[in-house]
Amino acid sequence: MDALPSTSEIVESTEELDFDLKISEKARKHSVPKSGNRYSIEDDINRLFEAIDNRTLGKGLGLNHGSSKDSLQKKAMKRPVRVGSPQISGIGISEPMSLKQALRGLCISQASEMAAMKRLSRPAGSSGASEAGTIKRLYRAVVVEANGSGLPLSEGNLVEISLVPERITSDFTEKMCESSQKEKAELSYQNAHSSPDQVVPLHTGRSSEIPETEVKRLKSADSSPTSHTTKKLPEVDEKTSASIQVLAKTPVPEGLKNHLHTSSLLPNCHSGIVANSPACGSPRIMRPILRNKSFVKKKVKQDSAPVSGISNLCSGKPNNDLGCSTSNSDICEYATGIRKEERVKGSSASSATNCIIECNSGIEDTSSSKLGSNLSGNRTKSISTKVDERSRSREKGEFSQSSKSSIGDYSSSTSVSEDSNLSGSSRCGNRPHMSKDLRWEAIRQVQKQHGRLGLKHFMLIKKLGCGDIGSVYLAELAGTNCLFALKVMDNEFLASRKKMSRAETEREILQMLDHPFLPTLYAHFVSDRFSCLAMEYCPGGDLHVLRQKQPNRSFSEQAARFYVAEVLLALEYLHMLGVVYRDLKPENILVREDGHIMLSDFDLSLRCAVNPILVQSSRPIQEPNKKMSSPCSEASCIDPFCLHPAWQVSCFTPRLLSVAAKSRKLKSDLAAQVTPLPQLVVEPTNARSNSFVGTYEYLAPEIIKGEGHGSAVDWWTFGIFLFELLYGRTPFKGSGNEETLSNVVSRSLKFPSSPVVSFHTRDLIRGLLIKEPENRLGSAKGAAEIKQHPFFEGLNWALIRCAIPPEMPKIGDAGISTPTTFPQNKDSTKCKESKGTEEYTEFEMF
Ligand SMILES: Nc1ncnc2c1ncn2[C@@H]1O[C@H](COP(=O)(O)OP(=O)(O)OP(=O)(O)O)[C@@H](O)[C@H]1O
Repeated sequence: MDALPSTSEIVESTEELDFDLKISEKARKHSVPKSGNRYSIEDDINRLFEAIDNRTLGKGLGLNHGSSKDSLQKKAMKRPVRVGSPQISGIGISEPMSLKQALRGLCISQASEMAAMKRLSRPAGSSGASEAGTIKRLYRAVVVEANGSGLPLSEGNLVEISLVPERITSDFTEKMCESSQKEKAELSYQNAHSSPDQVVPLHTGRSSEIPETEVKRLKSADSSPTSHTTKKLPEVDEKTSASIQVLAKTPVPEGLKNHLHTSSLLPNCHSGIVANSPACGSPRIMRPILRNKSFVKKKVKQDSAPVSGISNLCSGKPNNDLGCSTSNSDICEYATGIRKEERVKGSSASSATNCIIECNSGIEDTSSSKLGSNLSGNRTKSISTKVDERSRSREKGEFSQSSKSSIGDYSSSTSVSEDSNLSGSSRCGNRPHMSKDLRWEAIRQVQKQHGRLGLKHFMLIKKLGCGDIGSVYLAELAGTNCLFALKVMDNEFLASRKKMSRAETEREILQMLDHPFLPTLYAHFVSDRFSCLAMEYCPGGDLHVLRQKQPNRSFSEQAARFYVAEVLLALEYLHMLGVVYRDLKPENILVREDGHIMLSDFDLSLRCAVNPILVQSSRPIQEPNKKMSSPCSEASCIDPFCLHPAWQVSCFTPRLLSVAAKSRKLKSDLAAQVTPLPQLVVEPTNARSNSFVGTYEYLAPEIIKGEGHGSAVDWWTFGIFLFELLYGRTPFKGSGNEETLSNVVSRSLKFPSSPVVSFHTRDLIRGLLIKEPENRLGSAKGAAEIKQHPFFEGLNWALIRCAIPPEMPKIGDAGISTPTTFPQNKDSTKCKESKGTEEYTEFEMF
């Protein structure tokens, strides 16, 4: 029985099923063994092949009914490509083979499996298999899985792996779905699209996509900026179900375990893990969000009563629960602060006065259509704008503000009727890096004493700033000497502006975080009137202010490298949790007391699915273009590998490594080049949103064009951020917002001639500012890809938080950064006396 090559394929052809069955039946009848004979696998195979051969031969001879040509063509299309001659089958071998060979191979592999099972069932030690051997086999299994999927093991092949037992998955799903039901009316999830050509899902876990409403958008970048057609601004679901797909047996890296653990403790479906069940996601309306990055400088009155030591404010009055100090009057500005945008609504947003553009639901159609025409004339002018003045601590005596506003109105609001003290201390156990922090205990004590935490337990010291959804105060937990950044949001305001969901998004994300470069949320509580977040206080101001203090208003390459490296780690962590940050800019990067950074402000972030994938690379890891240079004494050296003596960062490997360590490193580098290990990528690379969200100068082209965006937008903003730190301005800034948008979409990147920036730095920026997101550095493998860029050569990522920062903020006695501005409410004298009967009495004044 010589099976013709073309007849031995298994073809999915339902049309011929009946015929096949008949033939098979016939063949079976013909091949019924004579009595007394026993069936063997070999016999079965032969019979089966006879049947198939009969069928195909029949077709070939024109005995088949219908047109055999068509069906053969069809078969040819469906069948795997065959190259070369058939050969012996084996698991993991993708070469073509005859069915008979395949079945024989299967028998062989089954036999070897059985033998392996037997070996495994032997007492330990008898097999002689080492642990290393087991690991090797596991590794091979993963690789075989990849290959068995039909994809060659080449660069870019992705294998989705399982992390935790399925049993746990279902538990989580159940719990999360249960809690998500409560929010069903508000929440929705966005499906993350998978790319079958790149990812081989061993387990799929993404929730189904919520259809997005049609949106008007700016036209494709390919066309002239002046010919963009009008597209409607999107009204889309912002949250996507997080679905780190979980299944058993694959070892989980320690760090990842923590991330997953953190995620898994989230209270609802969109909390970063497993939301596969349709029950977990119900659509939530999300309005388009647009921010403008601008800065309005406003003189503020110096605080007549200088802020003395925090301890002075609380010492001697430990039982002052109401904490109505002079600072309480400042909170009166809270309402006026966030309502300033109303006063300036309609103001034109010029690039000189950085404004915030906000398109709320009420003006959505108008704004979107006008936005659509933005690049073809006066497109952005048509967007309903709100210039939002913000209070932000700035340089000496001046209160420089960064205006950022956004459209994030949700169709429903939450009404809260009583204080609910949540999250805080009960969660400290989930935050290993801050678990020793005294503030947890302080909160616990207050809770123990008073039942629950409320505003009355905080003494407001000064207003730190005012955002789009609330104001942030430096506050002391009365009687504890513990400082917090207390974000206070007016529930009514949030509801009326449909910003409740943005506030929720921020809270949910903050609840997940446990990272040195991200804020810790100690507690959140809600009253009839206010929602409050008690966060870690960051006393060093923000990077925008710090940059302005630098010579030429820009950072050196070394300093920039430090800041962007820390930001990169923060973004990487966020992506692992299924959070696309979307609003990176120097204003959102706060400087800690120790000079390290803290990424803040998550109300515009996108929650999405993240599936860990294993990327198999057949190529050796790319060798850096340039070797590390030896330390250089030139103060003006711009070589990023140069470790200038003044730049004493102990965590940068070249300085730390001994000769032996260096040789070890070299060996491991070489080994990595020979046999690169598969790389675990936990990035929401497939997340998609159509929201128009961000800050003008930082908007990625795909956001402007409305093509749908994912985590790659963070790498675009990362490029803009690095550019701004180095050159003191953003690369596509135009004379107005519309020009800025047009530049982002169509103008090529140009580097200013001054200051001189090294090749590697410019190369990194170039890679990050590739306009097509799919080609952008980081879009496939996320932060890991960026970390490998020569710009970061020599950086010890694991120890960067031990590095000495380029600059230490000047902190006053009380831990308050100097210069201290203390915005006094003019009407502070009118503040009512706190009655002390209600937790939030002091806030009734406005
Ligand atoms: N943990 C913190 N420590 C110190 N200052 C903070 C902290 N969090 C926020 N701030 C300051 O408070 C101000 C308001 O912050 P907030 O996050 O509410 O608004 P925003 O960043 O201006 O943007 P958004 O409109 O998205 O709310 C910011 O200018 C920031 O500098």
